[in-house]
Amino acid sequence: MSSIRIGPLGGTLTPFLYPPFCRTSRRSLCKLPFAFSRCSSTTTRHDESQTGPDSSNLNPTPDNYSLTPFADRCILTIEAGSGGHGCVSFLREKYIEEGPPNGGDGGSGGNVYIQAVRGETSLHKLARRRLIKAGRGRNGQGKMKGGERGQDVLITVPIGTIVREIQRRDPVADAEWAERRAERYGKNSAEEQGSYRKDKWLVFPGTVPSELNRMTFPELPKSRRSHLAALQPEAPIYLDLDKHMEAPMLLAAGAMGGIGNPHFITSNIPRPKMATRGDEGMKLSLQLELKILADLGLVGLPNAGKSTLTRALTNSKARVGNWAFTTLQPNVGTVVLDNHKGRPSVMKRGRDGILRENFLIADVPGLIEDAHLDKGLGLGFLRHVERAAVLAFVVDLSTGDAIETLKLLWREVSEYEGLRGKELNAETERRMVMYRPVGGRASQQKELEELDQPDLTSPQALPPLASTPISSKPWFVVATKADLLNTQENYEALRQYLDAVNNSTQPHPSNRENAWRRNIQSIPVSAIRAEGVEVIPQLVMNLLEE
Ligand SMILES: Nc1nc2c(ncn2[C@@H]2O[C@H](COP(=O)(O)OP(=O)(O)OP(=O)(O)O)[C@@H](O)[C@H]2O)c(=O)[nH]1
Ligand SMILES: [Mg+2]
Repeated sequence: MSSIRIGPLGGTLTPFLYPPFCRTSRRSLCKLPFAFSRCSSTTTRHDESQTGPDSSNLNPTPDNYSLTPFADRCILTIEAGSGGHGCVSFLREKYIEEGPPNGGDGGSGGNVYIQAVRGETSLHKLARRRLIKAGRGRNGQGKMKGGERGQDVLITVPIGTIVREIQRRDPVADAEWAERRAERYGKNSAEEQGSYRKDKWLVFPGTVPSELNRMTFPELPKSRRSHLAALQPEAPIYLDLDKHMEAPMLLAAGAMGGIGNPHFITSNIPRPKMATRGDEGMKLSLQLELKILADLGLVGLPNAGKSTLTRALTNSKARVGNWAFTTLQPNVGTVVLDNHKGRPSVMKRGRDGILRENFLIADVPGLIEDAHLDKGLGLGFLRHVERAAVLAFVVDLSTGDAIETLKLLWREVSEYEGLRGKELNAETERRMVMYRPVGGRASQQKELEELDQPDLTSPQALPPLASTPISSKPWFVVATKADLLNTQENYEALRQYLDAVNNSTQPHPSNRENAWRRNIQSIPVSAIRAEGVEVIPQLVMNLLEE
């Protein structure tokens, strides 16, 4: 036994799992920095006399789990509110035969806001709604009463949501485009001053067509944008909402309302009988994608024991079953770093400089070989792991060679990373194309494109798409099912392999240069008995500081 080297973690763990490995007495464990009384409300200590698994929480029946509705992608159409129409009205009072115009302006449409908040965990509610519309502005009224503003809508999304624009229809941009075209090529007959356009003008109720033909209309007022529009994100929208937002962010500003008839008074026409209609609201198709921002992501083959480990560390009710693909959607658990004595036993500054009292674990469906070719379920869910700060490779010691399993997992993760790199390049190229309003005659389109040319070269550099390579994230191995017979050699081989990787005598399992290899730990645990798992929170907190 003296030939077996006990690592800093091994010393604390092996006594319950592999008694002959280590002769460290239980009493001395308490002095070690990793000794925990309890790491979460659900982690239960077991009497050494107790050998059977805890069947209540960590070895539940397959129907003992809670499943919350979950969606991590959705396509959403949002519509800013249209403006209310202006009003055509005249003062009516006793002894005033022909009162002056007093029609109010229409109210502007409601805005659409977005906010990433704590507490939201899924996009399923938005996925069901599909279309979200802000309220329309109310029409103006007589006595110079302006219309009420339309109701705003707020879309709340989970932290970690990425918002991408797929399509937009911006009536004001289209109108501006038409104005620019008119400046260059002259107006077409419909836009000439003096003609009636049903889509733009409102006339006094009861105006008969013959009267309408005789009426001269003033020049159509230039299209206006609400001053809030300046706060809209630049097109095409790409937002990475990776932090809790104290205030909502404007996505689409409501359209402006039409203007009332007093605006059209001229010396020739003292009582104008027209007002303008409100503008139509902007429409945006957005793709929302949730990448759970957990601190620890679990990567493992199906049936490795990831969900049991999550249960052992957190209060989550992840489904556990002795078959592959028990977990079909990600589970997020919170590890509470509290020893229930009023003071957290682990409290460290996280990456964002905030003192941490808990951290999040993402348990995702298992990966299988060739997952990067979209086999199994795992690939679609790897993006949740991709953004985790620390990775835990969960390896089942009781089935197969643990080293081979670890290499296979890394192979799949690296392949996924390669695919992601290509996707990001395509994304950057896509973002170079600026939005241009649709419409206009095809023959003029090309020349107008030239007109637009200066806009194409954006003066500001595009913000880089942030993505830390998975291989440069800190990681460790959780060797599970260490309570089963004949797992000892497998674990020992794994530990020696990781030592060799640490010393650079073995290549990193990802085969990537600059991969993270600073003291990679392997932790033997029996998640089903909650043994050995208590060192994981401290280790994760240490790695989070890296
Ligand atoms: N003996 C023993 N069995 C375990 C341990 N951890 C998990 N198991 C069992 O292994 C089986 C699979 O566990 P899960 O936690 O569902 O595995 P998973 O990795 O989440 O599986 P998928 O969700 O299918 O990817 C269950 O029958 C567990 O009871 C352990 O430490 N010791
Ligand atoms: Mg599972």
